[in-house]
Amino acid sequence: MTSQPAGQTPAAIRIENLRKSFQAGTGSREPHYIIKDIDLTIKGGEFFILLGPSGCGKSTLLNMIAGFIGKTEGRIALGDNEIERPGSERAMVFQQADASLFPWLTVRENVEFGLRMKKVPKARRKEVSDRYIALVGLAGHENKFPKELSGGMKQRVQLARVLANDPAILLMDEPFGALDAMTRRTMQKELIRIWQETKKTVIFVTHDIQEAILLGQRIGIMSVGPSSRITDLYDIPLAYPRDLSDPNVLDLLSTIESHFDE
Ligand SMILES: Nc1ncnc2c1ncn2[C@@H]1O[C@H](COP(=O)(O)OP(=O)(O)OP(=O)(O)O)[C@@H](O)[C@H]1O
Repeated sequence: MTSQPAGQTPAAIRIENLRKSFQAGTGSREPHYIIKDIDLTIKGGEFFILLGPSGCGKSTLLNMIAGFIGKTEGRIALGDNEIERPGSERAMVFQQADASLFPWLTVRENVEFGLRMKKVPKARRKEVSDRYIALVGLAGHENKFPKELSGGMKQRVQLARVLANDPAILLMDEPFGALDAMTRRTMQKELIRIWQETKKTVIFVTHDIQEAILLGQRIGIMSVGPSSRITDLYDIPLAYPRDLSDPNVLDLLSTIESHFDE
């Protein structure tokens, strides 16, 4: 599978009867499912949020979509192709940028890393890295090393590096979870801007209800594990940028919060 031609909407991701157990299926006892019976279609170009309490299986589901780990039963497909391994059309953004950046490479070299692996010529690499470094607001910092950057700046480098490879689908696992509140808000706004500009599918994991409502077109709520499922889907038909003082946002916040009080 390759990324979709420029300008086209990515294919939908269809998840059917998905189950995941980390135990080997031995004996006659029912396996201990972390995730059980997830059915979900994420439209191409959608900004979809997976929201749920700690330990319910959000990262496990995202890792299966990434193809990093296998499923136990069921199907995950991108368009007509079943997902069975990682692919260049899907890219993961992790919570800890440190783990994904090369400390011995500059900002520009980190952003260009995937392009260099693909043997993209130097002039084209510079063009692409210039674009994404500017898009994430890091122009002027190209020659710095990760140790010279703040946590928020490192997270931007991670995002620019992923975007430079032009995946159709961004899988984001609590990417702003380690940032202070102000940086987090800035990054949320920039992510919406980038998503609107690039038309990628975004699947964004969080356990923060406010973040979910500020960012998502649709929110899938996962139940407490084990045997976690997606119990509710909320459409968020509000324009961007969203504001926590908007009465519509506050209404949704209390609806979704009450869901977790039950
Ligand atoms: N490799 C593994 N082997 C065994 N159990 C695992 C493995 N990976 C995850 N689990 C278990 O699966 C469950 C779901 O974990 P997961 O990390 O997917 O949850 P999460 O919703 O992303 O949590 P958090 O919000 O705290 O990151 C947890 O009980 C976890 O202990």
